[in-house]
Amino acid sequence: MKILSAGQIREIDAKTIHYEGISSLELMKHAAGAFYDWFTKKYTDKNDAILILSGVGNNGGDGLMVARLLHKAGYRVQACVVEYSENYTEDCAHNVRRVKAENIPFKRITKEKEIPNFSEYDILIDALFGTGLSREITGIAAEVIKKMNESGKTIVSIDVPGGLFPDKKTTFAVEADETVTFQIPKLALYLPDNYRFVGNVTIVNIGLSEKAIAEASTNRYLIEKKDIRELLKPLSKFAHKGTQGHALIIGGSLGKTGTVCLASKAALKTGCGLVSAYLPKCGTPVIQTHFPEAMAIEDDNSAFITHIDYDISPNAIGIGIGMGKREETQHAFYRFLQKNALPMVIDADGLNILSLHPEWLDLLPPKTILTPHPKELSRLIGEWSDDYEKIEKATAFAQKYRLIVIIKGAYSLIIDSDNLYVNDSGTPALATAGSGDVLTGIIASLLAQGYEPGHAARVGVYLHGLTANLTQQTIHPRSFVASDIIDNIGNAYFTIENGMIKK
Ligand SMILES: NC(=O)C1=CN([C@@H]2O[C@H](COP(=O)(O)OP(=O)(O)OC[C@H]3O[C@@H](n4cnc5c(N)ncnc54)[C@H](O)[C@@H]3O)[C@@H](O)[C@H]2O)[C@@H](O)CC1
Ligand SMILES: Nc1ncnc2c1ncn2[C@@H]1O[C@H](COP(=O)(O)OP(=O)(O)O)[C@@H](O)[C@H]1O
Ligand SMILES: [K+]
Repeated sequence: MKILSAGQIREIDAKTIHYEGISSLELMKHAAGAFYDWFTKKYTDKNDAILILSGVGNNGGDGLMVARLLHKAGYRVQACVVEYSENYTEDCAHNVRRVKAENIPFKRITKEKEIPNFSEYDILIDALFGTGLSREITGIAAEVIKKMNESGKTIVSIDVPGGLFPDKKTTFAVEADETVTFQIPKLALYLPDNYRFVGNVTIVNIGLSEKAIAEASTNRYLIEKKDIRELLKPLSKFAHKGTQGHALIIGGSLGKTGTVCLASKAALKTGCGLVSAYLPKCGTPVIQTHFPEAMAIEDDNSAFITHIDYDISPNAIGIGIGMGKREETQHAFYRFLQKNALPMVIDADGLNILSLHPEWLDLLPPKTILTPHPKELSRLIGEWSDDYEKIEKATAFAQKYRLIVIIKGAYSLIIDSDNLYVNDSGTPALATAGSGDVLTGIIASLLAQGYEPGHAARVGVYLHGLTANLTQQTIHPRSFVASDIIDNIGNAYFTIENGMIKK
């Protein structure tokens, strides 16, 4: 799904009105209706006292229309307009008149003492500003937002939290628990710096013109299940282990050989035909006891890797996990990079070693996949002042070395040449030891199966996250462990292929 800028969204709104031959008020009706449907499914108690805080633009118009729908359905609603400007849009002014005509409790707020006492309400709906925000918020709107954020009440934002800039850094905005956004994802909703403003994000369809959306050009996308379904390779009836690819996982050191077990098992469970693990001697009994399907290749050293030599012919490599950064291991890694031309995913200590020797980055085959979490990323590209700068620097880095960079997080970001993909599968259950090792194994497996690296990155990250969504009801997020990801890779494939189990 395309991620678009505020300007592009405005254009799509206008084109929808033109192409579909509907009025802007009708489009607002669709938007308010979509929000209402979502809201009434989630908040079913009609005794909840709901305060709707609208602005004077079309986002405010949405809020007032929502007030009318909720009132009609029997909810206890108080509507307000925070009059930060006298320039009401036509559709907002229309809805103010309708709210009054329908005898819905209504209030204008122009100064601080007119701000209602939020403690009398259960839910605050924020319709103050949407994608039309053009500058920092001051005056009465800022007072209202400050009080909303201090209220401790559940806040639900319409389209975007009031004050959130869709395309640049935000420092002050409504701190919502839920944001229900209209059809087009906005990048700001998925950035870690903005989580305190955005809360959980839900996208609802409002019937924007598909033609208008198709005409908008972008290089930013939110990954959807159907995109991944299209990327999956079919499994041939005549498949045998020799056709399904051979992944080699290289890593481990004394006390950290579990990482290689996890990645190797994840690789096999993701569908490659063979998995070998290269580890120091101490790891062999561990992997052979716990994961007999893998073949083990031993380093000469018992506690850490000192050279990476093998006489097998894998199709792809996953390297770096649990490997440590000892001098001998660094040299072994360097010599390995000098001769390796296979598709590769590098994680953890592999990344840390590269940040100690940035000149080695030139040795990586094009489209090598790096999977840093934010700390590892900062070692590679330096610090950043905000998420936008992080993306800019990571993109420049990825392009310079022709790499694919996966910035891991609650929403992982995949940078592949000019393109940015946002992944929203996954839950906080994944914040558990070994979760990243499993991702390395999944991606190495996909590479070994012949997936183009950009596809392997997207399919891998999506599959990995989906395992957590699928087990939300059966495994408490606190007790979900990395092995649970591995155990559910098959279910994730089922879900993607059949759409049988809803995410
Ligand atoms: N026909 C349409 O264009 C549709 C628009 N929709 C809604 O309309 C929203 C966009 O509406 P608008 O473009 O009217 O703008 P907003 O309602 O987001 O903002 C209101 C107006 O406030 C002014 N403003 C911006 N920043 C300000 C600041 N810091 N202090 C004071 N005033 C400021 C601007 O003139 C802006 O137009 C979307 O987010 C969505 O909720 C939906 O109803 C779908 C249809
Ligand atoms: N809150 C979260 N929501 C969704 N995914 C998450 C969350 N926290 C972590 N993850 C995912 O879990 C994995 C953690 O990887 P990493 O930080 O390398 O962990 P480890 O070093 O323990 O293996 C990443 O793929 C990341 O995207
Ligand atoms: K809003």
